[in-house]
Amino acid sequence: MDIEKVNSMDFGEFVDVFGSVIERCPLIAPAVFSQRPFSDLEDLEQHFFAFTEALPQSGQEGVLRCHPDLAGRELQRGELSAESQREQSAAGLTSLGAAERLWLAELNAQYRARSGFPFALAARLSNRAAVPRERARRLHCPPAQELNTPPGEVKKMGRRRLADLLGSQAAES
Ligand SMILES: NC(=O)N[C@H]1NC(=O)NC1=O
Repeated sequence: MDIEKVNSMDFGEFVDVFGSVIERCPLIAPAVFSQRPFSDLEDLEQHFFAFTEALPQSGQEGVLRCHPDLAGRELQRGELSAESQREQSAAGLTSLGAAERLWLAELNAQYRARSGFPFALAARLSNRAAVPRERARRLHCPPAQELNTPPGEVKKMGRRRLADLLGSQAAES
């Protein structure tokens, strides 16, 4: 997809295509639409992240709360978005045994109780061994330090989702 195509989309099409760049945050694509025209695909990406990063702390926490737990209840119930299902599946989280699932659920609960929002990690860049390791590590990070990490993970997820939509290699880093 090229930038002319993106700039020619009407509101409905833009939101249909880009509404899931940031997991279950329906406001973000409509807000980015207002910032057309985009000079190129990188500019489009920048607008997504500039908007998200400019949110106040409460908004950034709200963005995190829109993310389903990794290997959590939504996965068990078949209620993940298509994107999240793909990401969690790529990390091997859809084929865990019962003991591993329970262990992760316990770590999820501990993290949420400590931070007030779900543990966020770009699952496509991880795997079923690294997810619990990373969660256990971040559970013990000083809260002030941990606050900086989740928005970066949301950005990694969003970059890859955008690259999938645009058919670009822009998100390899
Ligand atoms: N909690 C969390 O990070 N969820 C997610 N991560 C990811 O890669 N896809 C998600 O839905």
